[in-house]
Amino acid sequence: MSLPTIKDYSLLEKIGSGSYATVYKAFKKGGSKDVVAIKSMDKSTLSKSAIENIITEIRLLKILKHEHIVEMKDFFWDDRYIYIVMEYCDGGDLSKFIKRKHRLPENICRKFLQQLALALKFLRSHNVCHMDLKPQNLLLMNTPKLTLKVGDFGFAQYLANYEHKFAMRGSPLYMAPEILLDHKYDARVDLWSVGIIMYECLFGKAPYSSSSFQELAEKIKDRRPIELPKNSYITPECKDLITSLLKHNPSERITFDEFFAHEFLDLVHAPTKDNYDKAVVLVHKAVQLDREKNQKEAFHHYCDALRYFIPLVTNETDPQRKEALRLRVNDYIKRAEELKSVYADDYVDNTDKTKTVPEVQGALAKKESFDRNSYRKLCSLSKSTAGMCDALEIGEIAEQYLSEGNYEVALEKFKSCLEMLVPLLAKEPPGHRRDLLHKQVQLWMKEGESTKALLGTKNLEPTGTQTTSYLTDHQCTLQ
Ligand SMILES: Nc1ncnc2c1ncn2[C@@H]1O[C@H](COP(=O)(O)OP(=O)(O)OP(=O)(O)O)[C@@H](O)[C@H]1O
Repeated sequence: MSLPTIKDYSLLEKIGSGSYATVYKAFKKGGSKDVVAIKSMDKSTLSKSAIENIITEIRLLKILKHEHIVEMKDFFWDDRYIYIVMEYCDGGDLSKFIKRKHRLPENICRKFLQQLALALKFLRSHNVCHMDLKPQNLLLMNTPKLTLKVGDFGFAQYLANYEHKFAMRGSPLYMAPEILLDHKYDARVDLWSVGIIMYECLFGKAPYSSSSFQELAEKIKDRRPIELPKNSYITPECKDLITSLLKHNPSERITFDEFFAHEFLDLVHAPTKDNYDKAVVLVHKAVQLDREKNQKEAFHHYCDALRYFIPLVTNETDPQRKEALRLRVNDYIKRAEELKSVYADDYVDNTDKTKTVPEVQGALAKKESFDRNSYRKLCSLSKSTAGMCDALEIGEIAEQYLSEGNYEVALEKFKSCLEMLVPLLAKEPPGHRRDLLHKQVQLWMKEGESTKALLGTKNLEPTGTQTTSYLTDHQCTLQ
């Protein structure tokens, strides 16, 4: 298919098209050759309201500059088309990302929600309501690292917190029920859509997925309570957030301030550039206090810094930078542990500050990495053997808990999956599947052991009341 001509730009390919636009990948002729996305809209096919939407989008994108909002670089028009030149997002959109992965682990879901929440916080500070939040409008950048950006402000409008509007806007599957039922709504409609997006991330499809609009409208009209799929496990914080977002009655729904402060998001410690700067300031202060022999204050400063550093380590995708940061953070942990043991006897402050040290250790101790490719291969080979698939899935869940620092549950899950896998391995005849299974069992035993050791270090804490079931019955040797 031939591509149209756009003055000053070389078009590379068509990326996609929506209800009133086509989007192309392009670069500016004679310029830096930076790739951009150009949204082109045929003026002859546009209704009055579509033109209004475009004007809104242009006006908003021009002033809304934020790390998690797709940047508008330019806009212009000719006889037939209006063009918006935007930064190009090389990772597709969130909808395609979820489809490829089927569903997202909680830690990835948290990362995307944090970034979405940062964008929404910024939008709220400008009294802007997006009105059409859905995975297709959340674009992803792969480079330099996986980043989410809110795009498509075609339906957005200025709405102060409790100002009401009456027109129908948005996509039905993600649309807050009050828009459809009462035709009256305020900015909280965006929070409902966030809840639906979160549901789709965690469980692979939107809760009201239907084969026709009629069916969808029925489900919304019935105000059918949204149930989380059975046999799926999410942490209590995650469950609390999703159920608070998905309240049909907007006055029962979580408020923006509560959303931004929610413990699942832990936005305060999100891995942002600002938080990196904060962590560095805190750690410098810790070193200074340490030098001045103010051990207690130094310890607290190390812990505060580590709370910012851990999401930064987890989030870093460049292997070299990750390793450098990991080593640096490891030193701070060691020093914090030493300081803690010096004054542990007098230590009475039982706040969650003390959790930081083992939490960070866990994330860093996980050097032996979970090889997703061989895990997948093993899963595809395991279908013929009863119980193997289920056991592997439990192991994957354990991985997820481990990466989130939920060691107690991770250990329980490692224990259950090994209980099933070790006997299966004993019976497995030699061959490729046995090799893969052997490798997987070995890795999970190691991870189970280090999780166990890590839980042991929690006894360093003055409270020392951790109840843990250990992996003792799995100290078996592998043949
Ligand atoms: N800045 C961008 N970088 C990369 N891809 C983009 C960019 N903007 C849009 N796209 C892609 O182009 C496609 C069309 O986008 P567009 O905003 O026109 O429509 P839509 O959001 O899919 O549909 P609708 O406007 O009907 O809601 C989408 O699939 C999106 O993934």
